Amino acid sequence: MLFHVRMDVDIPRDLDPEVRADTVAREKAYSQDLQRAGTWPHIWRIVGEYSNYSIFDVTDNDELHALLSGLPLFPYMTITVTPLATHPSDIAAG
Ligand SMILES: O=C(O)C[C@H]1C=CC(=O)O1
Repeated sequence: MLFHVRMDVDIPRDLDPEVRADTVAREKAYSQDLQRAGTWPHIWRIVGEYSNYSIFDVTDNDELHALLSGLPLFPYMTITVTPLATHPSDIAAG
């Protein structure tokens, strides 16, 4: 199942800089592991914002929830999930 996910990041300004750097580094590693596995096939920065648009390819809602809630930056994110269905005019879908 494909999901479009928007992540808006808002890290508190008073967060310890070392904690911030460690959390961002762990987030990058977590994300890149899922990208290599094909579970997180697309990630795009939204221009001018500390936000991204991503596509997740997972088995079901529960898997997506587990992955998103495991993000190291999860406590500092607002996440918006949109389930995707095949468009009837999509030539790639046949
Ligand atoms: O920077 C972001 O958009 C937040 C987050 C998502 C992946 C990652 O490495 O950081």
